[in-house]
Amino acid sequence: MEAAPSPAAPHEPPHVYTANNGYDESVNQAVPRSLATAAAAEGAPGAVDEDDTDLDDILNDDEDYDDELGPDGEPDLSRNYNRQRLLHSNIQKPAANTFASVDDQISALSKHASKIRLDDVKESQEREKDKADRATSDQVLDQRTRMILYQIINRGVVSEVHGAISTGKEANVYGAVAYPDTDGPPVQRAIKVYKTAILSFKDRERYITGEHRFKSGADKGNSRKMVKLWAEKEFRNLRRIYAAGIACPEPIQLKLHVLVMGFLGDKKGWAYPRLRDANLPAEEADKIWRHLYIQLLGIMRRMYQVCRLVHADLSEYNILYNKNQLYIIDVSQSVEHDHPRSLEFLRMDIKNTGDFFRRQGVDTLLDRTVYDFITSSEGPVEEPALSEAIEQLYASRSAAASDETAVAQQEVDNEVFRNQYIPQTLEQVYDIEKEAQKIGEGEGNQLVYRNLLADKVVLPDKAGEEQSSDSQSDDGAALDSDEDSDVDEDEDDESKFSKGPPRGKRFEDKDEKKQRKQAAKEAKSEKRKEKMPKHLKKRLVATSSRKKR
Ligand SMILES: Nc1ncnc2c1ncn2[C@@H]1O[C@H](COP(=O)(O)OP(=O)(O)OP(=O)(O)O)[C@@H](O)[C@H]1O
Ligand SMILES: [Mg+2]
Repeated sequence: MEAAPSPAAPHEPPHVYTANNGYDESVNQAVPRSLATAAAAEGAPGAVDEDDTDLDDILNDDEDYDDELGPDGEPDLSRNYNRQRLLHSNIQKPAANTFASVDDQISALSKHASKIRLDDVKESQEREKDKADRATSDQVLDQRTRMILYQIINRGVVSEVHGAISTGKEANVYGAVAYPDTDGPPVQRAIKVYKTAILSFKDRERYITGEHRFKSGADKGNSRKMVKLWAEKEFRNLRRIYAAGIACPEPIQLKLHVLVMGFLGDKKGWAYPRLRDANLPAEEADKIWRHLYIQLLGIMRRMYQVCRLVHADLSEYNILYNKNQLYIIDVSQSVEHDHPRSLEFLRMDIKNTGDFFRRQGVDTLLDRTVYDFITSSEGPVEEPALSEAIEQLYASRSAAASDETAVAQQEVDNEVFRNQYIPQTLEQVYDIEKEAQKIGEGEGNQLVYRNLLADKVVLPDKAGEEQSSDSQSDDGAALDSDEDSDVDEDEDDESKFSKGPPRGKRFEDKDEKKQRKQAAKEAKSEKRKEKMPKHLKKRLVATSSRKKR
């Protein structure tokens, strides 16, 4: 029997976080995790349940990923124009290509077979022993993946593919090298190959559901499509992050479930360590950890404000480290900032990274403070202003922050924040008027989602006449003689002459007046129910439920 549920229970996220496995849907999980893992472990990259021989989509060059966006993620008009021109021109494709049979193409590409040397593994990438062992069996490539790699080699994107840098549940990452045509030095690349073992992808659905970039949704019946979608998502997200100048692998090419990216490592092909494995010089460690913590908060804010993304699996496992610099990787599950659960994911990212840095002895900021820093629409989005803003947050913390009670209080605050319900849009706000009023009265700081509301709520003093009569009633100024003083007076109106000359004495007059006052009273109580004008509220809700980029 479980312990009594906490008051926050209904709001607790329905998933748990496992390091390097992302967020596990621990409730209502369709496939038991053990089963999913077992099935996935059996699967070679790109293999398992599909017909290996169907190679049309690989050989067909037109199927290449193209979202018609430029490298910055915005529509690339000139490129699209040129493509259209080509489509409508009479230029024919080379006849040789048109008539080449699938077999011919395969045998032509197969000449590159010797350039894939998966046994060429860099030892001691500081991986755990069992992972290294598994690597050998996991490195068997299925025919589809092999053909894609041949094609990538054929185009000169890479010249050789080497052993795995990492073998995981959902993807293997291989080292590769491109020898440039000219005399330049060889360039290292990384190739991430997603596995099409469908089971391991099932619990990823929550990242796609609600993601407007994937409106057509994931076709759960087709694992190949699913995996292609994940690779595509990673590619797109990488492009956006890379374009924003955040340190991450350069997205280079995508073909179905195979993604070629820049290599994060040295010239010899040694990958940078994960942050978890970073080896900092002991004498400077404290200083560097703090510097990295601040750097990461800046990256998270920039990612949110500029890329409009939440990483959603951020931890010491998905950050690489080299020379005081952090590199963000593994962004296939990253979601748009207006994804229904993005703020929940953001809060988890803050917790996981904060926990890690605390373990390194860094004096971290409150989760809540970090959350506000990242989501606030006001403030810098570039270094060095980002770091300066964070230093200011430290400075403005109460001076007593280091004593024991303050530390305990900090833990309590973090715990409360982690269990708080975070509405994502104003539609989810329980009582909009009440919350808007709080902001108006300067209590907005208490709201976890104040940054969602802040720029949209019309403060009472700026509001139109409709609201001003209400908001002024508190301080007694500018009372409307008939409306605001009538709460308990209507039986005795003759005595209230101080406000004006006596009005008509005739019986009908009195009746009339009573009616008028009654109507006014009703109107007023109606108005109270709707402090915020409907049209305003409507607009408010509409803008927050789908913030345009
Ligand atoms: N561009 C890169 N350059 C160098 N190393 C990389 C690069 N991308 C990934 N790696 C290495 O591969 C590892 C796994 O990459 P990533 O985190 O993207 O895969 P993953 O989705 O976590 O795979 P899985 O969940 O199946 O383990 C990383 O920890 C990192 O060591
Ligand atoms: Mg990872």
